[in-house]
Amino acid sequence: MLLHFTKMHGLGNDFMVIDLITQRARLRDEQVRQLADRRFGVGFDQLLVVEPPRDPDMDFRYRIFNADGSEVENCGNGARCFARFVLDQRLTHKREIRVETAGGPLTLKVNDDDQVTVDMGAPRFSPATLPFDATEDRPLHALEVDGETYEIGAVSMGNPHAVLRVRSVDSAPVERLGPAIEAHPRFPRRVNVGFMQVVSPHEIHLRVFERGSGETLACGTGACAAVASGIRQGLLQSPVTVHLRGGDLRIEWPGEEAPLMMTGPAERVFEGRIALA
Ligand SMILES: N[C@H](CCC[C@H](N)C(=O)O)C(=O)O
Repeated sequence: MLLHFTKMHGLGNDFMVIDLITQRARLRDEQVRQLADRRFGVGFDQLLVVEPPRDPDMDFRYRIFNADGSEVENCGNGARCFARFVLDQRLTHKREIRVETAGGPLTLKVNDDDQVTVDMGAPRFSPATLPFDATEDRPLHALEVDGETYEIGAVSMGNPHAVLRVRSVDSAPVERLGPAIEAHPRFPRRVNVGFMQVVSPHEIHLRVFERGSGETLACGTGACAAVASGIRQGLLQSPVTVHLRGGDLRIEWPGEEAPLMMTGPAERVFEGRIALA
């Protein structure tokens, strides 16, 4: 069978988006990995799947699969592309869209300037929400990696994030520390690893080594997690501009249990059809 898809990106974090409302397909992990391959497949950081909601109060179910085939709880850049996709495909006419994810509900709002604002819900810091093996909830945790001790912020945006403050993102040891922390035994479901350089209370640079996909040009939930951790440590104040390799996101969070809002672009690149092996 031929599967129709749209290739999209949010600041260079790229996605294959498929609608399983007007199409039918069951994707096995191995098929996702093959589709993710940038030479033998379509090539993407994540696969985004549009399904009918299970909760009647929601408009859609939003499922996310990393390039390694793992299904995950949330994808911030993907959420903005999801909103653009369901409007372009006329699966809805709403410009404020409620979606259910494995990490909890999101509200996606397509603005007049075509930027998309996502209500990401409140960041959570309790280690159990990541999950992260730690005895208490604190702004910074000591983590031993290859004989060195690092201080990390632990944040859940539905998906797990470890945030490391660095002097410069350009010289940050992303290739070495990213994989080592992603697979650290204290993160039973692995973890996304953010490297944050604080420029001012309202501005950071960020690189993210993503769980299941490696370093990406941008990570929406990573930007949210870095800002939430920075605000909690008293380093940052809302709103914060996050400079990622692929471009900028605006993050607003008043703190505590208030929802965190992320605003940024969503681009369509091409449409295609592919025969599923
Ligand atoms: N790699 C992430 C999922 C994609 C997150 C990222 N692409 C974003 O924009 O939030 C995880 O395993 O939790």
